[in-house]
Amino acid sequence: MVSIEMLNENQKKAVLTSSQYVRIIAGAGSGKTRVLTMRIAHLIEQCHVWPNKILAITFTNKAANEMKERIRQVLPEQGNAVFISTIHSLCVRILREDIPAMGMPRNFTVMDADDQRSILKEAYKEFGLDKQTYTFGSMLDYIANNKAAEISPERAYVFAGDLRGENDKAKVYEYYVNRQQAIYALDFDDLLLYTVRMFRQFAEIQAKWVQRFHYIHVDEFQDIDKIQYDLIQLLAGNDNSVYVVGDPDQTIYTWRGADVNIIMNFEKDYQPCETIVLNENYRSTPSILNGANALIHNNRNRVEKDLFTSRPDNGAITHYSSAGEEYEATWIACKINELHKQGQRYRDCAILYRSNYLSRALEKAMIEQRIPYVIYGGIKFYERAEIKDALCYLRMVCGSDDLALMRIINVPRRGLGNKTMDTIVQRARETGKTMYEVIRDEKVVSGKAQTTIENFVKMVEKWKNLAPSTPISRLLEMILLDSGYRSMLEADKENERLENLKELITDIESYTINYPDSSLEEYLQLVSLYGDKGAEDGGDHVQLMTVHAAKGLEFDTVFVYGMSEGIFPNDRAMQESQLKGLEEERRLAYVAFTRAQNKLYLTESSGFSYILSRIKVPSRFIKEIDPQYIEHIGATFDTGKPKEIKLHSALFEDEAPFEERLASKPRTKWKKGDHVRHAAFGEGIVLEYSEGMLKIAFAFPFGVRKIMATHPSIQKAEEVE
Ligand SMILES: Nc1ncnc2c1ncn2[C@@H]1O[C@H](COP(=O)(O)OP(=O)(O)OP(=O)(O)O)[C@@H](O)[C@H]1O
Repeated sequence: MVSIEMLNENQKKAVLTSSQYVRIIAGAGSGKTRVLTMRIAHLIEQCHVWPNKILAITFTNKAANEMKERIRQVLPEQGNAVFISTIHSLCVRILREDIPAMGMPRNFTVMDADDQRSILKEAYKEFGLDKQTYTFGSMLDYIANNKAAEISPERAYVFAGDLRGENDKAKVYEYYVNRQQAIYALDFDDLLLYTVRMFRQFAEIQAKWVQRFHYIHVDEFQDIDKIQYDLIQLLAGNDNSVYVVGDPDQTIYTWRGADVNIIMNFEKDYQPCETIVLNENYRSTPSILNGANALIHNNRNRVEKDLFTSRPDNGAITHYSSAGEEYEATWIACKINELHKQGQRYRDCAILYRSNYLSRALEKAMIEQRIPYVIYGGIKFYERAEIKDALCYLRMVCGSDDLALMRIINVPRRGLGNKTMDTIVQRARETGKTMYEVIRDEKVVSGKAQTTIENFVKMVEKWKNLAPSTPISRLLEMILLDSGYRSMLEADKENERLENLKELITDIESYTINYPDSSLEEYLQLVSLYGDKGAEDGGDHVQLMTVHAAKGLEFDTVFVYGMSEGIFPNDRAMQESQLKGLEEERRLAYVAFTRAQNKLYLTESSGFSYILSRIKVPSRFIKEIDPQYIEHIGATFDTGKPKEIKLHSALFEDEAPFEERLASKPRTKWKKGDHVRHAAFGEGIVLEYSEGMLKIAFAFPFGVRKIMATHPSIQKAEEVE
């Protein structure tokens, strides 16, 4: 068990301080969770504070559970009485007790995003509105903004005046609020709004809660937003102790309203305030930490706070540059296998990435290399709704099975009701045909529904006719356009889903490059295998997650995948404000790098990106790491130093599309026994060459692979020298 003697001087100060207002600026891995836990234990054991007078607010439920567990370990009896929760759970707790003052019953329902959308759907139906005109996202923003500004639906009508669009929105807002009241439901924003409003309106309720918690602790204070801070201030009253812990360098939620100035100005709001800086990092090796320090130094808007570590080094950060993202992912998978053979558990390895769509190539590589994995806090790529929809559309082109038809015939909404669908199912049963054959061959219903069905069939028949002469990726692009699927997502500003679809097109492109003669059926068969590889939680699995999800976690070995300009830093995040966006991206990279304890790998690949619509180049964040802390392996990197494979320097500079460069690669004469060098699989020997395809034996663990002879990742050994 950890005792106070095991803490460093500043950690001790942070635990023992008797100041009423305390701000802990805690660098990454500097032990803030340990300090918070010890501080709470100290208050109970040494200062004889009643445990139920102590409140600790964490950022996630997971962090709350971890802290509860740690406190229980130190104080098995009293630990349970400390109130440790997220800010939303705290609001639920407060409202369950006092919400009747606001005219709501105690047993109100907490709505999630799906519940919100259901109410909007009802409202749109009621008023004959269209999702294309008012997207759910924009409508929810409109509702949230009105609520935050305390604008009632009645006033929203006044503001709308004669403007028809604004009037429609006010109508939906009124409907939404009325429905919420009818079913006694609060959404996530309401939880904070109601609590803050209630404290402001009813001084006696606020006073009661000020009395409830005398010691308030807030973790991850750098990511707090205005209304959350309002609530903390209301709970603090004049006399309570407020103890906040955070790292301004790890602010990664400003896009969601987090305001780093709150932690910066805390000492002005609460005087006198004691600030303690924890800058000894216990997590990472010197190379990882110094590399991360060098990176974050490039942010102009920050408080200087260089972390140091006394840990022994374990070699430099490794940057691996690859010829294509499939190889980038394969390289990671092979590295993990190698580590596993040396005794490392899978769960000690984490692969972090900037955006969800990037998990696709990684998942594939994990499955191919038989590595168990879990996606932490997310859904596996081939199980995401838009990917399943797109694959079902492709299944309509070959096979047109009933399950595929049922899934997509009304996505986007075509207004075919249950009755029509029942009739089609019934006819299919009677005739022994598939549902698609029924709607293709027969007039099943009448009126508008029949016209819709005929248009749907026409569209599918067009794709079927074009399929034999059209590359699969083009076919999918056409399907997404013709069906209205793409515009549905665009209208809803579903950027992440659109990115996933572009990534699916990338997947198909690379599939057809690797297997030029294979068909759509074969592709669909292959991906159906990827879809259902389930992995239970809690076992020994490699952990895949976005950097945002990795906040607060640590792993022995961390791979940061997709370190290319435009991907990380992310182009979209920098659209609104170049400098602010870039600095937040850099903080995000800092969070990613500082998750690693012993080994950090940064990987990127060249080649054409469909998401970026350009050739990829390595991320500036790789170049910002001081050269003494990083080694570059794999394909070339533009540091001027020659690297293993010269070929890729040409790829970086060459702006021609990937396919053109593939075609223009000079023809090499191949024969059995030739020695080759592959960007990801290393050296190999040609076993067979036929019709443009090479069968090559690579060293373990890659084995025998079939690769297109003109692929840029492959070189004859003598061409490399
Ligand atoms: N005084 C100490 N001596 C030895 N190890 C320590 C000490 N303080 C913290 N650690 C260890 O350092 C690691 C990082 O601590 P912790 O997880 O509390 O960091 P953190 O400040 O919450 O990090 P981050 O903000 O990056 O998520 C943990 O493995 C913890 O056990």
